[in-house]
Amino acid sequence: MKSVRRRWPLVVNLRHLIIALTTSSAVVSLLATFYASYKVQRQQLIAQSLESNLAYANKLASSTDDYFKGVLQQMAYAASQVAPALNDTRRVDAEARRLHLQTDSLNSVVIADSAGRVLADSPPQLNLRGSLLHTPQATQALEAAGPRVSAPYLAPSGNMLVLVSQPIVAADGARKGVILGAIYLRQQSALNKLLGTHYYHDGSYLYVVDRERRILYHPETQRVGSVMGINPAADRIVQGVSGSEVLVNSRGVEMVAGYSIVPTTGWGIVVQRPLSATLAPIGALMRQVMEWTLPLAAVALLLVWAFALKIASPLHALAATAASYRPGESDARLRSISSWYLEAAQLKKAMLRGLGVFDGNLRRLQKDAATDPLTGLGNRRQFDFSLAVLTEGETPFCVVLLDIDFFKQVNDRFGHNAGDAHLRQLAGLMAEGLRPEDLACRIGGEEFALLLPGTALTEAVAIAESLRRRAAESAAPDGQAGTLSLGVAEWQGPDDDVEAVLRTADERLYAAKAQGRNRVVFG
Ligand SMILES: Nc1nc2c(ncn2[C@@H]2O[C@H](COP(=O)(O)OP(=O)(O)OP(=O)(O)O)[C@@H](O)[C@H]2O)c(=O)[nH]1
Repeated sequence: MKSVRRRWPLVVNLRHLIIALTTSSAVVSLLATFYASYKVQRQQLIAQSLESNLAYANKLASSTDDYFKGVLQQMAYAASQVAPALNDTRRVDAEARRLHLQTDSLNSVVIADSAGRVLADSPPQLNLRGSLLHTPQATQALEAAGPRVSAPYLAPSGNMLVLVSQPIVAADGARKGVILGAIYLRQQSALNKLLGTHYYHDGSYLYVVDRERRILYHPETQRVGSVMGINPAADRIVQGVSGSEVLVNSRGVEMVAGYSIVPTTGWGIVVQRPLSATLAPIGALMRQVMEWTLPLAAVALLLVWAFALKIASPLHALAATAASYRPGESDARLRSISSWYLEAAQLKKAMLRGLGVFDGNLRRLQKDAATDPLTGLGNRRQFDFSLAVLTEGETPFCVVLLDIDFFKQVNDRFGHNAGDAHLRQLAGLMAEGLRPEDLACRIGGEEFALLLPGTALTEAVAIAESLRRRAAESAAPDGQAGTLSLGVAEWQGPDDDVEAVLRTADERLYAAKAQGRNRVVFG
């Protein structure tokens, strides 16, 4: 198969190039602006969310800390009240009830002696009075030297709770017993209220874990008491570190999280918001950026276009002039081009210079192509061309054909150069007194013609006669009088055959020769 070599269009139009370049650069810079703006907005939204979540977590950690300090303080006061009167059943009972009911800090209260026997409980439905404390958490509280908050556990009553305890110590420092307060984690409690009121509703939530990753508070209450799965925030809390970060939670959702440690308990409060909710406003922000940027970008693009086209305009005009050369017109067109910057001006100047040389050469060539080199008269080509112009323009004319008499003898006797000088002298005689519209030509060796547009036959005969006389009277360079024989014919319009008219003029020229030469024949 014959392979076809494709020629790629390497030459492109400057205006198209400018439009393509400016448009593409505007689109690219617009996209870059949008992308940069998107990145900045995204970072800002995430940074704001991290900051506000950490602030929330810190605030809640501080409130929770205050809550526990308050509870422990209340219990310390109660312990100081019952320490000297543990045998006074009514008093111990009243103190347990007061501690339980005065605030809603504790869901239940138990007061036990140093042997772990329950002396009083509130609410009475607990029905623990007289029984021995037996759960590990209660036993640990009984043995603890100071106030204590237990890890969460499932009590025999079925409640998930943490146990807050305060030892009862006599004035002499003797250990007399313990006050226990229970905070139910899955039911209404002051702690739940404290944490729950800060819950907000765009998919954001908070949860609380202890140092063993056990969940103490969670909006999904069934998760309370379970151990937190893989979660970087829980890892930080285990390490006792507060902070904020974007993380993937135990359910695989990207979250913007802030976490803070409660000093009293070592618990960690984690406030987190889905990344998708954090970034939700970005669409509106980007639309706003677009609304502000697009009109400005369009104006900038139009200005760049206009300026680039203004730069291209002289080059375009110069190229168009160069592509369509018209003799005589191109120069004026070139001069009319406003070349308002240096490079275009230099190009225009160079083109004008080139065009000047080209026009001069062309004129010279045209002249040479239509001129007889020996005599400077029009040549055969010029004669034929002028005949065609006259007949096409239907301009009546007369033609005079003439021939030097016995010219061969001149050459033979005086040489070819003398013959040439004779021919040049005749040319001079022919050109004398011609009107601008008349044409004198050398159409053969020593054959000449006059074309006389808009001239009647009688007038043409007079012109021919004048020429004959002047030739006969002038002394040729060889010293001889070079007489002429002339034949005149008239073309009156399109009805006349131009070839027949020329033949007639030629026949009349030969008739002049035949009649003895040195004469004009016209009829
Ligand atoms: N010097 C010179 N002679 C030329 C040129 N062209 C033609 N001739 C000569 O012109 C002469 C023409 O001669 P002919 O046409 O035979 O006749 P004639 O001698 O002019 O005689 P008649 O025309 O009958 O009067 C020839 O000798 C040509 O060589 C030219 O350019 N220069």
